[in-house]
Amino acid sequence: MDMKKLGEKTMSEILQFMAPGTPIREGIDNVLRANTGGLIVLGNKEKMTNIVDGGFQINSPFSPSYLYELAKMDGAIVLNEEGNKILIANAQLAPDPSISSTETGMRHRTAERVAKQTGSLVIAISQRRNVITLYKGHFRYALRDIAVILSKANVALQTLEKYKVVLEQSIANLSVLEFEELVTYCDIINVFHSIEMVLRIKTELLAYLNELGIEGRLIRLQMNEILLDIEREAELIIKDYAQSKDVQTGELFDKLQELSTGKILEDTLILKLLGYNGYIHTDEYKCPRGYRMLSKVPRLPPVIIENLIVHFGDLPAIVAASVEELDEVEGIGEVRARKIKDGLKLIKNQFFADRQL
Ligand SMILES: Nc1ncnc2c1ncn2[C@@H]1O[C@H](COP(=O)(O)OP(=O)(O)OP(=O)(O)O)[C@@H](O)[C@H]1O
Repeated sequence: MDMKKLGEKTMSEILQFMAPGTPIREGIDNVLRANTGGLIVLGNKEKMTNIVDGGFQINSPFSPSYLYELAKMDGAIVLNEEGNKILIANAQLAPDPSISSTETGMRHRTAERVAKQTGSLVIAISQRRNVITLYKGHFRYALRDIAVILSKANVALQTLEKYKVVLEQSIANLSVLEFEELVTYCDIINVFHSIEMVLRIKTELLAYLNELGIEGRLIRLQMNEILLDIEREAELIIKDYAQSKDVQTGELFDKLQELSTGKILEDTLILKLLGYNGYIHTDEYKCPRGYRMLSKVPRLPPVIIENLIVHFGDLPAIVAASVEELDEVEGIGEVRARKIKDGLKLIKNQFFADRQL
């Protein structure tokens, strides 16, 4: 894992650990409001012995109000690594002064040096500037005002809704083309670009939610609601068009999510993700297997869907099959065969009617 990724991962874990709603955040917010300032280190005893000078041994379980009371004293507070125990208060920290620091004030310089020297998480609460700064190893992060992140998260949520509409439109187009047997690789790629945009915003939102903790509860609910059907549809599209029938849709979806945080994906990369490695002319036609359409037929169990696809190969063949031919498939009797036939016809008509709107 490269340094940047490592940093992002560590930071996102730390932000979750410190998010509103957690005891540690409650304690820190109290210190911030009391205007006493604070310097808090989360480190194990061995790592800290050479650095801590003096102070009182507290050795009591962590509580937000203890932290607040102890922060009234000068010096630093040392917690255990898990942050659930207060070890020392009123400690003087003496990190190696030759370690470089970009900070100006003594509290923040000390915090940065201790973090670099021990790799521990250090939290500096400024007395004059009303900010909380986190240091871990070489990483530094100033916590942002919750109201600011909330408004950013709301904007991202609106953007997500807009992209969802775009994606739904492109999936609706795909549906019509599937019944017309006119889907090309190009159409499939376009749908994946829309999925990619949705995932991009999701990643951004998740970063905000990390930092928001319980304050982001409502936004998380809304996000999940927006994404629920979309992610299911996307997985079925993968199942319909991946080169291999046994594709791990969940894994592929996660990969897509991971890749969509960088540059816009190239068409060939999307095809490669779907398992197409050789040269492919994007104007060529490609039939879906039919997982997505068949999942829209009411009360059709997955095992029957699977049998249908194994038997007929793809959606056009299933749509073209007569009731008698459908009847031949394992697990399908005449009644169900008729239901499948009628169901698919109904779905087709629905998509064609919607297109004309
Ligand atoms: N090495 C240290 N060990 C423990 N506590 C320290 C250390 N250095 C500074 N502090 C604490 O930080 C307090 C404020 O120091 P200073 O004003 O220089 O820091 P600062 O980085 O400008 O922070 P602020 O923004 O809160 O003023 C000190 O009163 C002391 O409690």
